[in-house]
Formats: sequence, structure tokens, C-alpha cells
Amino acid sequence: MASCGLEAGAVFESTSCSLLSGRLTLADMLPELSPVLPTSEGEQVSESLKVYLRVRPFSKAELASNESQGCVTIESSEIVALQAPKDSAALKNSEKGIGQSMHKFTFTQIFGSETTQNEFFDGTIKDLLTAFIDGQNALVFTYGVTNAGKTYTIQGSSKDAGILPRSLDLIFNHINGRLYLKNDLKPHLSNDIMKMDFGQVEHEEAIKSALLSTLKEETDHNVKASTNQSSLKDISCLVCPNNVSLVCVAADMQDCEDKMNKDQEVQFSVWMSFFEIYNEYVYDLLKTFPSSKCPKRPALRVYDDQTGNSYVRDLRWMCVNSTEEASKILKIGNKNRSLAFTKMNHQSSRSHSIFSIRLLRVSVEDEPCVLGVSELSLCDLAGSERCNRTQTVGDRLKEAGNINNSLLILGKCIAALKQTQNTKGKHVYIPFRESKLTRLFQPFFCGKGKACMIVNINQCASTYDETLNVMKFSAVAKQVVQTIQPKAFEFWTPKVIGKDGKAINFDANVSIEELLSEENLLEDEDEMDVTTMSHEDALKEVENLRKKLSAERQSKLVQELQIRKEMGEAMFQQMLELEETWSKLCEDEREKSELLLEKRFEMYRNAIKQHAYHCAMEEVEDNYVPVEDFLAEQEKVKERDQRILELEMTLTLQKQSSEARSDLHITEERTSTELKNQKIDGAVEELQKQCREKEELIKSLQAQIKSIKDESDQAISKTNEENTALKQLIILKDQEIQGLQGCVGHIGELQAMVSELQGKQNESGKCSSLVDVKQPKSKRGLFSNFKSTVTRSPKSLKGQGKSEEASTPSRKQSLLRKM
Ligand SMILES: Nc1ncnc2c1ncn2[C@@H]1O[C@H](COP(=O)(O)OP(=O)(O)OP(=O)(O)O)[C@@H](O)[C@H]1O
Repeated sequence: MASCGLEAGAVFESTSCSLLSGRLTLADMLPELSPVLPTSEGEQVSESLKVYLRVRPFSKAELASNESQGCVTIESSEIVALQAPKDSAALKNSEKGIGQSMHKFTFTQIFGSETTQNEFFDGTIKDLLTAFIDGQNALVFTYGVTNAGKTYTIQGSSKDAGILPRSLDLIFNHINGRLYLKNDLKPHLSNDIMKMDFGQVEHEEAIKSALLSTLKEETDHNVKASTNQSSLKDISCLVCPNNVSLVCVAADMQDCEDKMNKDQEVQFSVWMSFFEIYNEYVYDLLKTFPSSKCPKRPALRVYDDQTGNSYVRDLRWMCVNSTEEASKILKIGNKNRSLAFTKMNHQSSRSHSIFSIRLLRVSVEDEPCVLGVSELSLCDLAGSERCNRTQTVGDRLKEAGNINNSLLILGKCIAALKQTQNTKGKHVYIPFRESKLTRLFQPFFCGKGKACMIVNINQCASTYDETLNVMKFSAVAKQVVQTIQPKAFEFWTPKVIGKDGKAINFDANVSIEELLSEENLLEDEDEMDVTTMSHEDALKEVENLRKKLSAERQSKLVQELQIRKEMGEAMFQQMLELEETWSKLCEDEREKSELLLEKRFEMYRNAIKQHAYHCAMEEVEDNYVPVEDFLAEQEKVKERDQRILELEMTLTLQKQSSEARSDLHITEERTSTELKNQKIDGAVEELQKQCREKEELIKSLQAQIKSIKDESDQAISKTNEENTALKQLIILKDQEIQGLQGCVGHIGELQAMVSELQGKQNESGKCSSLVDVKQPKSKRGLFSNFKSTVTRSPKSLKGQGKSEEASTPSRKQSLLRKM
């Protein structure tokens, strides 16, 4: 077997040079690949990029909010029509005469809203999977606005699995008992294989067990149940009772199966990786999430290998032995994905997630030998969206910016690829390296494998404009013709890396295992020597190894410096070229614009001259007079001038005589004015005198008013004081009256008692009658007088004067004493 890996590397090295120059075209790359490819079995195939459309059904909420306005009509299995709804920018533009309100697009195949996951899988990537199992690389990516059903298409729901779990199931069904269980061959870099020793295999197993243990026991059951019963319920139709894949019933797969059966010594090793590109950083989704102490996820870097192909460095590749195991790992990866709640999708993918499967075909006829490796990548792109529609702010806004940027670059690459086809032979810059996503997609678009695009759309009127953009993008993508290099396992043997990281070269007659075992033997010998070595020898050996290491490091450093220098020189050269081109362009432009300016000046100058000439001519025409008329007019003017002179002289004479007369008149007027002024002065003096007298009178009157006012103020304050005293007196009197009124009530009672006693006296005897009669008389008189006093109104009391007031308290006291 030839060491095709190295040859392929050599081919791609020239490609990487093209990349350095920044001008990479399909036309550049593909012919260079052809010499290493066989022409008999595998000729390069050119076909249009397959673009499938899937239309998502309306949700209940969308139907309720009048989103269904008949925007999307599937006319046939390949043609779909889009009609702009009211309020959409497309309709408004078409009303203004920009663009149309109706668009038609063709796709490889269109799947309506009623399409099941199974039908979709069968109609799209099943053939691609056949090629993948057969050794072909493949890329499937979904594209569409947010909430269009991309994740649903790739992963599906717990009840209805998407294309990814179905693909896994199909692959494992196909392998069906031909799994390479040693698991000591691991994918390395972009297309190589690493041979692992027992310890490394055990380490890999431990990592897998640790990862799987993060799913709880309970979850494990659920995954098993859902994978086996629910999610793979539909897939079960793919699997026969005797566990033979139904997919292989297809003619081509049957061929493949026959081929495999012929070669029962071929086994498969399945490896998977899962990572996301979030805000232009690559994160491994299969590495356990960091603790709360260290919440930052470590980002991975994208590198190019010797062949010029990009790969994610330190990405975790996991060996999987069954669909169940793969589903669990997928579930763990999904948990680590960057999802967020947006206005349009409660579980919106904020990153591009790439799930890759590498299938290693291992021949175990005599000794294990890697025949080939193929890769299937399924990419769930983040939604293309307008920031304001999803109401994005803060982190969401940043995410949207990065998402839109990488999708924009993807669009540019696809447009450039299409342009490459139209301008054969011409260099077209394809900006693959401007985003991580396109950098990793590059090999698939450049012949390394088949790419297939799934466009997801919803039918909502509110997202019509974005959907239209997606459709326009897919229309361009559909025109891209892929030139796929035939890469059957037999023709593309990967480079096998030994334990020391160096490539193991082997010829067709020596199996890889033999080579590796030879190397291991040597290593074993070394190891044995070490254990039996004396202390001095061991130290010497260590010293030896240290020297080797430093020499190795130095050579690597020199290599790196060389590469850097070359790259620097290449870039410098490129920059010089660019500068030269630009300065030439600038010079040309300057000359052109100077010429143009000169021409314009000349034009303006001529125009101004002509204008001035025309004006002058018009003026001459307007003012044209015959010579005779002109002379006659001049005569008239002369006569007029003479006449004016005469008149002026007459006027001067008249002025002089009138001035003499006016001088006399002025002298007379002055005399009379002086007399008048004297009279006025006398009158003024008299008036001033009168004014002074009046002012004095006013002053004396003001003094009188002031004194009167003072007096009246005094009187008022006196009266106020008297009033206050009187009011206090009234209050006292009122209090007295109230006291007396209380006494009156008591007196009434006493009177009643007296009259009762009188009655008793009258009855008791005549002898005491004289004494009894005298006493009541005097008492009655006193009380009646007292009563009349107290019942008198306070007003009448006030009227009695101050003398009475003074005697009141003493009277009151005497009364009370009597009582
Ligand atoms: N064909 C379909 N049938 C039924 N439901 C669907 C279908 N496609 C999508 N859905 C549903 O629509 C919703 C949005 O789908 P999904 O999350 O896959 O969108 P998305 O395009 O991945 O969005 P984002 O880009 O924001 O992640 C989900 O609730 C999903 O279950």
C-alpha cells in the first residue's frame, strides 16, 4: 500500500501556499489534486450543491396572532413561491417600484410542513450517508432565520428524532457487529490517525466513563427509553428484526453490503466530537463544564495541519460503540450549548454547533491496518436575524453581531465560489479564512467532500423579509458547482502517527501493526534497559535524552523561525505587490482625474467666453442707433447743455438778491423776540414765587394732618383698651349669672320643702301657727327678689353700670350665706 497520506500532504502544501498569497480558487486547487487520484475507479465528480428546503408548520400561537397570510406557496417539489405580505418591507419597496412582491425559488427538493422527520431523512441525507460509509467526507449544514426549525431538523425532539440521531443509528446498524473493539486508533489532526498504547486506550475509556457519569442514572434510563422507544421509534422502521439496516435495501447500499460481506475482515471504529463556535470562539462541548470557581470555558484554537486543512486543536474525540452511547454524549454536549431565550425562540441557539463523526475503516485480515477515514459533519448554524426583531440587547446583541458576521462571510464565500465558476482562469478571492466557521468548512467546499445545505423557513408574515434574504442566499448557493474528489478508502490512506507523534512510514507489504510492534519492541527494550541500568548509566541516559530534547527543541525552533520568516517574506512580498499595484492604480487615477479636470476647465473657459460674446452681441443689438440719428441727438444734447448753463446763471443772480432781502428781515425779528423774552422772564418769576408759597402751605397742612392722625390713633387705642376691659367684665358677669342660675334651681327645691313644711305645720297645731307664718313670709320675699335678679338677662345687667359691678361679689356672698 502506498503512503498516500504523505502525497496528499504534499499536494495540500501547495494549496497552503495559495492560501498565504490570499488568492485561492477552486480552479487553482482542484487540478493540483488530480495527479494523486486514480482515474479508473474514482474520477472527480462535478455537481451542483444540493440545497433542500424545509418549511416549518405554524405553531398555535402563530396562527392566533395572524401570522398565516399565505406568504409561502409550494408550487412543485422543486419550486416555491413567496408572496410579500402587507406591512413587509418587500411589499413597500415593490410599491415604490424597487423589486417585486412575488419571488420564485427552485431547490433540489422542497419539503412541506407536513413532512415527517423520517421522510425528510430519506429524501435528503440518506444517500450522503451511503457515500460517507463508503469513504466520502460530507458536510450538512442548516441555514435559516431564528425559530425556523434548524435544530429540530438536525436533532429533532424527544419524540421524533432528527437527521443526526438517525444518521448515528444508520451507521451503527450498518457496522452491525463489525466494530473494532480495540479502540487503539484515534483520529488525529485533520485526516491522520494516532496509534495508542494500552495505557492511552484505558485513559480514553476513563474519560468517556467520567463524561457519561455526568448524566444521572435516572437520565440514563430516560435516554435509553427515549432513544430506544420514542426518538428512535421512527428509526425502528430502518432496522429489521434481525438487525439488518433497511437503508441497505437500497440498491447502492446493497452493493456496499455485498462488498463488505466479501471482506468480513474489515472493521469500523466510530469517533465523534461536538463543539460550538460562539462569539468567534471555539468551545468543546464534550469537556465537562468548569466549576463555579472557574466559570470561564477554555476556548480552543483553529490550526492548519501540514496539508493546509484546518482543524480544532485539542478537540476531544470520543470513541463510541453504540447509538445509545452516542445519544448520551450528544445529550451531554447539548447541555453545554449556548442557548438563550430570545423574543422569537425560547430555546434559541446562539452559536454554530458542529457535530462530527469520523469513521475509521480498519482491516484485520492479518494485522490491523487503517484503510481510511471519512468524516461526516452536521452543522446547526445559529439563526440569521435582525437585531431589533429579536429585541436583542447586551450579550444577545453581541452574539447576534458575531452570528451575522460569520453568516455574512459564509455568504461571501458561497458567492465567490459561484463567481469562480463564471470567471474560469481568473483569480477570485474567497474569504474562507475570515471566520472560524468558513475556515473549517473550506475543505468541504474545495473538493475534500460533499456539502449539502438545508434551508429552514417558517411561513410567518412577520419574518417575511428575513426569510426572503435566506431564500436569496440559497438561490446563490444552489448555483455553486462542487467538484468532489473521489476518496474511497483504498485511495486515501491516512498518515499513522506513532506514540512519539512521528509519522510511521510503511510499504504495502508490511502491515501497520507490524510496524508499530517493531517500534514498540524497541521501546520495550529501552524500557528494560532502564530498569536494569546502573545509577550512573541511568544518569548518562537522562543526560543523553536531555541533549536530544534540547537539540530537537532547537531544530523545531529553527524550523518555526524558518516558517515564520518564509511567511513574513511571503506576506511582505504580497504587501509590496499590493502597494505597487495600489500606487500604480492611484497614479493612473490621479492622471485620469487631472486630465478630466483639465478638460472640464477648458470646457468651462470656452463656455464663459461664448457666453460673454453672446451677451456683448445682444447688448450691441439692443442699443444699435443709425449714425444720422446719433449726430442729431448729439446736437440736441449740446443745445440742452447751453440752455442749462444759462438757466444756472440766472438762478445764481436771483439767489444773491434774495439773500440780501432776508438779512434785513432777520434783524427786525431779533428785536421783537428780545422784548417778548423779557416779558416771559417776569411771568416766570411771578409763577415761581406762587409755587414756593403753595409748597409752604402744603407742608403746614401735612403737619396738621399728622397731628390729627396721632390724636385719633391714641383715641382708638384707648377705646380698644376700654373695650377689652368691658369684654372681660361681661365674661365675669356671665359666669356670675350661671352661678346664680344654679342657685335658683336649689332655691326652687328649698321652696318646695318650705311649702311642704308649712303644710305639715298647718296640720300639726294652731299654737305654733304665728311663728311659722312669719318665717316663710320673710323667706319668700327674699327668694323672689333673688330669683328675679338672677333671671334677668345679662344685657340688662351690663346696663347697670360700673358701681353695681363693684358691689356684685359682696352681694352674692351675702346671698349664699343666707341660703
Ligand atoms: N417541522 C417541524 N414540525 C413541528 N415543529 C417544528 C418543526 N420545525 C420546528 N419546529 C418547532 O419550532 C420551534 C423552533 O424550532 P428550532 O428551535 O429548531 O428553530 P431554530 O431555527 O433552530 O431556531 P434558533 O436559530 O433560534 O435556534 C421549536 O419549538 C420546534 O419544536
